[in-house]
Amino acid sequence: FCPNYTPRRNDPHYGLSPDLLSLQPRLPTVVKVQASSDVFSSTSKKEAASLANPSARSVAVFSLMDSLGKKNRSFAVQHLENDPDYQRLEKRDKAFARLLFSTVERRQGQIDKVVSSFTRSNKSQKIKAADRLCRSAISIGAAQILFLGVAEHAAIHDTVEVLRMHPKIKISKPQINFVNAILRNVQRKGMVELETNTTIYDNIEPWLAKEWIETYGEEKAKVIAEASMGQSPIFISVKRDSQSNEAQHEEKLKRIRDCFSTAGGGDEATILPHGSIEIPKHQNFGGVSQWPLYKDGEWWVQDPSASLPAIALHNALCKLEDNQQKKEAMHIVDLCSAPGGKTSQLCSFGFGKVTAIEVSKKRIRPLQENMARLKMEEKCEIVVADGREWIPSDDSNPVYGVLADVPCSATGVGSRRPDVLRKQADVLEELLTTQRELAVHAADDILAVGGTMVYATCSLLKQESEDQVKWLLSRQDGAVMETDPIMRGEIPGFDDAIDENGWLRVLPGILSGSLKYCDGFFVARLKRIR
Ligand SMILES: C[S@@+](CC[C@H](N)C(=O)[O-])C[C@H]1O[C@@H](n2cnc3c(N)ncnc32)[C@H](O)[C@@H]1O
Repeated sequence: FCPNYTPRRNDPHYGLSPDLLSLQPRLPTVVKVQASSDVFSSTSKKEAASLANPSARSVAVFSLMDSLGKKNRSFAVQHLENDPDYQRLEKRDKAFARLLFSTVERRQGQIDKVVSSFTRSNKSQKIKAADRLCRSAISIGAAQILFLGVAEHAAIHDTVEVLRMHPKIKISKPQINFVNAILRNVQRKGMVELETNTTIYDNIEPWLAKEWIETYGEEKAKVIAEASMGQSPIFISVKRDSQSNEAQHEEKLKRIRDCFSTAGGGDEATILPHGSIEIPKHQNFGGVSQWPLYKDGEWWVQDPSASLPAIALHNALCKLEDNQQKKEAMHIVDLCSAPGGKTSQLCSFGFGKVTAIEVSKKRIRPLQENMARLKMEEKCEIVVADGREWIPSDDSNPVYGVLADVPCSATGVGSRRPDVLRKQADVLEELLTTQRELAVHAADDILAVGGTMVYATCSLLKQESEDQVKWLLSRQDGAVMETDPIMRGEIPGFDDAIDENGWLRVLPGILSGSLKYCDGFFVARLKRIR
């Protein structure tokens, strides 16, 4: 995940800000599949209610209205973030505005279904700004009633009042009465409607839901869908000091954990068995750049499952090190590298040289900034190039490790990017071709015989993941590859994600403890044997 956690447009790993994360509740331990509103615990409902205030509401409503008018509203919460009024809000109000906005974004399908049961639709009508404003107020009001348990007065009255506050759009009395009447209906009968006539899948594109059900079965698919509606906690990966051994790194992890716990007023940060640190959700440190030791470049934000590909590669190359080459001399290629979470890990592991390839000039900048903040510039050669064409120039130092974290549908990160759950199926075709071309080029033209390639996606679709690796292994021309299976106990906490092929298939909502809420990921480790 993005090391400095700065929101960026078109970033498939785009994350919600910590302001929101500090408010967003986690899913309950036992996920209630049908009663979607139960996703929010009663404590969080109280919290949401106590934080409510009209200025946060008006910002959320106006910004939602604005985003409805945009042609490309893929990740609508970006409109909120870019809204100058939002920037001016106090930290807590900002968090509440985001909570409102992102709840609508995640639950729009269910909200629309409940609301439409109380309205007569008139789809042919051209939507005017005033209608969009009313529609936004209804969605924001309904989200408070259906999913956030905000008290009636605040959810209805204060939201309706927002309609009168718009500086440019004049709303008529009948329109105000209409919004008020709909929200009163939602208050009276909405929960029953929600529970009897909607399902979690109303928020997800039908083709995607169908894929999940076909691949993972009804039960798991529902758990995945529920987990995708919640918000994952924040995790960080900690930089290894050069020359430090495991014991010294563990000491460092404890120091950093304690820093976060102290700064968070006793709310404990937790070191996970594989090495990530979970940051307690209620800590209110402000933006990530204000968090302890950020400026010292000691850590970067990274989901635990996003850290797996580099760990798997490192483990394999440590074995190789014993036999053939010293780690400090090894040349590793990160083929699709921005914004740089995995590049940071590879540099931190102490490989001799890490070449980070990235095709997007725009995404190179955050990668460079991250490397500079983490003081890893010297270790890392950043190259703007197409990973399907780049070849190493130095024959004297063959590449023994390639990480191919290929561009994908990002359907495993729905909890951070609700828009990925609304992608159309036709985005897949081009991605599938690019993934194959990247994997083939990495295997045939970059990786040395005896070296290891890790193929990874943050996708829940087997077409982009398992099927691609099966295809790569079955090729008759080009490099001959075989699976180097991930072993039980190799990456603590992830044994249950190892499939029958020795590949990692992490599903949101399935693992235990803190890992329950991590992103969906796929990781296959392959060795070039000829
Ligand atoms: C899943 S993201 C990589 C995330 C990154 N590994 C990390 O951990 O932060 C995929 C990246 O591949 C880049 N990309 C897409 N097509 C590419 C290509 N042909 N060559 C190199 N990079 C490509 C995208 O711009 C995107 O930054």
